[in-house]
Amino acid sequence: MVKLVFPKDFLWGTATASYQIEGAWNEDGKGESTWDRFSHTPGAIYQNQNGDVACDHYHRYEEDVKLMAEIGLKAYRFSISWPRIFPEGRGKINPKGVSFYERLINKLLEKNIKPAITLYHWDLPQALEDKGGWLNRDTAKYFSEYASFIFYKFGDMVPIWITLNEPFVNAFLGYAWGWHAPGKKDLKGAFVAGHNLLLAHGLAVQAYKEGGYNGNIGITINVAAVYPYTNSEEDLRAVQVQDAFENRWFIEPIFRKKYPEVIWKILEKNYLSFDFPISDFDIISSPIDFLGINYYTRNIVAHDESNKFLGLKRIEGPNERTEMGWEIYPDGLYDILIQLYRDYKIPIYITENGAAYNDKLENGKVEDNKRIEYLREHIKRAYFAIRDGVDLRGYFIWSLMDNFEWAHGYSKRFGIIYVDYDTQKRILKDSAYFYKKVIEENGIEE
Ligand SMILES: OC[C@H]1NNC[C@@H](O)[C@@H]1O
Repeated sequence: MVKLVFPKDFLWGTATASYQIEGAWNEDGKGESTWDRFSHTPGAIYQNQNGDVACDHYHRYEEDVKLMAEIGLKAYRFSISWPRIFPEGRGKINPKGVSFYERLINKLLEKNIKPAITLYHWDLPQALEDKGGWLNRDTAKYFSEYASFIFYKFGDMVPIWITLNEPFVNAFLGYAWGWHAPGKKDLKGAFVAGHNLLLAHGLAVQAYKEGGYNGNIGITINVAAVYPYTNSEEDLRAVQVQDAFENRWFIEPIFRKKYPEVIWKILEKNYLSFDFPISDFDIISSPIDFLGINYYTRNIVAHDESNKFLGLKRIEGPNERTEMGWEIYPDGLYDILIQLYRDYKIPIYITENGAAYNDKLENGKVEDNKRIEYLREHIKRAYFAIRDGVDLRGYFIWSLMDNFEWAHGYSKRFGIIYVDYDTQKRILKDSAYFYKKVIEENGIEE
């Protein structure tokens, strides 16, 4: 068997997010977040579950860092809960919140695990949502104040910074389709929210660079490789539209100082275009050090004029799917890495990749062979992308542990560590031991 060996400093990690694992939703001075409010809304979440306790990581972080060290992680991506720092979004600081993250970061550094911090993974302070949230341009300014404080506190300890996680998901699932917090349903509002998220990103990057910190800062974008259902002209155009909407809408302003033309024209045609100072693009395009991508699956699209917005429909792929119903398509990771690096020539991290399966704890073990297969095939594609010229710096499995999967509650398990929510016991799944070996050998069998 050929061994595929990764570059010497390749960063092997796992990822989580504050609302999905911390719990302690209203403890030690933390303010309410939009996800606290949304998950407390009857009917919003599977079986009305919520993140009040989640994986109780707020109290169990030392044990969890020990497990990360046991697996041999080189890095750990987590997010800071903005309202745990600024309960009202700005102004009064919560010292116990600051102390929690200081203790977590120090524990990671003690174990030689590089912290990779996401400043915002959707849990906006509810107090800011009450003032319009991401529909209010001022929220971008408040975000840069929050970011500046975090950089001031931890900027010299943390080498990797991610401003936002998946602005597309936050803007469209939260403000257009109502599936995520704050549960609004206004397509034009979603584009405005998306713009203010990008403005927030740019202001935070400027604050980081002005602070003279010696780490790297970037953004994390959810991407799905897109393929045509047939090779007809119409389906090929549908690929362009879908790629521009879901993959490039939040990338092009950063690297090209404009929104993808094909989508902007659709907005104008549907009276969805919105006004903003063109100088915003000077802020949004503040140079970043890397692009983070979250890859899970691909999209197959076909022309469909009954869709009055994008003029396309999604076609189910033929391959096996995970518990999320997402088709397993590892080649899509290779293809999207090649495309993005070709277009932007910027270092890339895979900041999330992983699979949900209906894991069963039996005799103290979890034999998650399907997840091992999923991870193996995607790690191989990451290797082939590096072999073919992509400056890929690292790979973070989603997720370190089973956690609150947003509207699905705890019904979807993504972790390489099993969480027994009744007892909060953690059990390493077989995939954790698989990943331990990948990290030890810095590679994988072909
Ligand atoms: O759906 C799995 C993951 N996708 N990216 C964002 C994370 O918060 C999700 O849990």
